[in-house]
Amino acid sequence: MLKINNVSKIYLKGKDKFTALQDVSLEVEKSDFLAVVGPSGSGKSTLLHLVGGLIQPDSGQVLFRGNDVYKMNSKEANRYRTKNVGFVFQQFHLIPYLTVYENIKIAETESERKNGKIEALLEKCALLPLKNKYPSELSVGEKQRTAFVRAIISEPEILLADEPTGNLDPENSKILMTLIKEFNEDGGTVLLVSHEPETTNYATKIITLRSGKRV
Ligand SMILES: Nc1ncnc2c1ncn2[C@@H]1O[C@H](COP(=O)(O)OP(=O)(O)OP(=O)(O)O)[C@@H](O)[C@H]1O
Repeated sequence: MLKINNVSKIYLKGKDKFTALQDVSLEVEKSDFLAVVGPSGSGKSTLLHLVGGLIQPDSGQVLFRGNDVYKMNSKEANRYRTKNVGFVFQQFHLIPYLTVYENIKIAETESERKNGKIEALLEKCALLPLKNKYPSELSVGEKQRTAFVRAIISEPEILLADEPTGNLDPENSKILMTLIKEFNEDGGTVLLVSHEPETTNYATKIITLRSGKRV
């Protein structure tokens, strides 16, 4: 479903060039739960952002169902990012002046507006009683579960999770990882970046990056 062919990404740091990813190739099947591991600075987040259509590679291709994500026109690329891909980040990135419900509502696409799925997902994630609260009134576990619901509300095919348990205690990590695993078992593809060995236990495949290269 996803094919990453020889992608490289170079960042400019002042006058210096820094190669964050070098010639990385990877194939991801629909049923995969892929964990990307490696030392800090090895290019894991960069790889996830490339898959999510967020940063352009300097060379190589990211193919989703055979279509190059970086050759799509802006309408198609926008659709790919909003409809096919969901993101969960370590820092939640919730909008502080919107409630739990509103944070999720704005991520719904036209087609989902009719089926009233938000309430069911809030219930599943033990968030329903908190639906009118603001992010500042939530625990970190609740914030991350809100971010998770927001990521999957539009039924994306791929969930990209970048250190999603980085700020969570072991109990909340387990709850979140179980939800992510269920998303995978229900047919969603997961790409997870993590430092924590317990979270990679949920994966069906693991790849390692070191200094921007796949090892
Ligand atoms: N926007 C940027 N501009 C310049 N350099 C960057 C930028 N983003 C990342 N880098 C550099 O590219 C390298 C890879 O970064 P990346 O965030 O992909 O690594 P990572 O493996 O996810 O690291 P960590 O585990 O610490 O989050 C790092 O050395 C980082 O400093």
